[in-house]
Amino acid sequence: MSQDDGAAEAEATVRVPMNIALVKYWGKRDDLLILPLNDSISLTVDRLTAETTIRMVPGVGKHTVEINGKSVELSSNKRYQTVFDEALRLQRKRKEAEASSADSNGNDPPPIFYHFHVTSTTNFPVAAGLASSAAGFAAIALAIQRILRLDDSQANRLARIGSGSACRSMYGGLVHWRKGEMDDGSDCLAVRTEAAANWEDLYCIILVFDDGRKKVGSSEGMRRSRETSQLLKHRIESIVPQRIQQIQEAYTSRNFEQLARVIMADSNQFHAVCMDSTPPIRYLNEASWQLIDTVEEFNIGGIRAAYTFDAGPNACVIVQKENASQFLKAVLQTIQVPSEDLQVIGKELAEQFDVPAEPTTKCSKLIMSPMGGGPQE
Ligand SMILES: Nc1ncnc2c1ncn2[C@@H]1O[C@H](COP(=O)(O)OP(=O)(O)OP(=O)(O)O)[C@@H](O)[C@H]1O
Ligand SMILES: C[C@@](O)(CCOP(=O)(O)OP(=O)(O)O)CC(=O)O
Repeated sequence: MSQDDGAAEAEATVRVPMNIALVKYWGKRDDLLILPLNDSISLTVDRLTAETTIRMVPGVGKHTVEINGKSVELSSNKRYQTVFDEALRLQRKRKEAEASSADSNGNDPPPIFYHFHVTSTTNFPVAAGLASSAAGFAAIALAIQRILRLDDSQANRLARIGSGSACRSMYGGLVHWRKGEMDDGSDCLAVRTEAAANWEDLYCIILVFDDGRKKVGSSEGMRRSRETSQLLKHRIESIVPQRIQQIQEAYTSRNFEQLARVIMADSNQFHAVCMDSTPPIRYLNEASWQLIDTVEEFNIGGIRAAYTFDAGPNACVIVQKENASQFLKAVLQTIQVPSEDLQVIGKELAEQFDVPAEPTTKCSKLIMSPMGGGPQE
């Protein structure tokens, strides 16, 4: 990586994982600045990553973004422009500060124009309810942070104005995104919690049931819930604060049962809020419900797995690594899993999985990943 010095070209490459919320973000108090109505808390899913290179080039020119070899039409996605504008504003601010300390006459520094070229590859489907935007915008923010030597709160803001949940992908460990109170968003930040070191044997098993684009995007869904759901109001005022605290306690004391209870309750409440919105929003499908039944049955006699679903039907099941094989065997009774994915996981767990005949539900991809590692150098 090279850093900017005056008007030189600069480049940085980073790899950033997506994250899954254990207590969900749903609803904005400011749509432009992407300020949430409630706090949320998450862990990164370390094997699902975006690897992004940004070149910052001096001179007037068009920004470009390419994801998995395809150019993105920037006029139809304003969020990239917002992020680049904010990055250049921060760059100008810093240059002005440097110049005013060097130039006692207080003369303005000459304006310098830049444009950005972003190239990103992801190892999982984009816009399929797998939080690709979180990994993608966090990677953009982190790469710009390296180039412009931004502080963590500036980089966090950049990620957030790209996609709210992206600000939670910037760190390892348990990450708490505080909603803040200020209108300018200055106290709206994601931070690594004080909960001890990362809980390293927490794994997540992702089951992809549908990798198509969802009918109701998160932004539209959030707007609908904010305008029409009474349950959302109750959730924000009376439910979320205590759940954030319970997750922190459970994570710090490695209490899987408490962690799992809160994760599942919060996922269920988020989907209940969607149903409570007008018109109602349905993200879960039959396969999602099959998976919920499997987890409930697996947990009879002791909670060893926790499901959570974002704005789509794909499941994320959190387990401790020692219970992953048993859980997968339970899944295989009713859900068909691609054999190549099972082989990969079987190798890692040193386990042979027998596939029973004719399960009724199909999953198109199964991925297992450690959690909470955050962006890697
Ligand atoms: N690697 C990436 N780099 C930059 N932008 C990305 C990247 N991956 C995804 N995006 C942006 O995020 C958008 C997808 O966001 P969207 O919220 O629709 O889906 P998702 O993040 O996969 O699902 P969800 O937010 O519901 O979990 C893409 O259209 C693209 O604009
Ligand atoms: C259900 C969620 O996944 C919603 C994520 O929403 P986004 O962060 O994708 O929304 P925007 O801020 O509009 O970009 C819950 C969560 O990740 O907390």
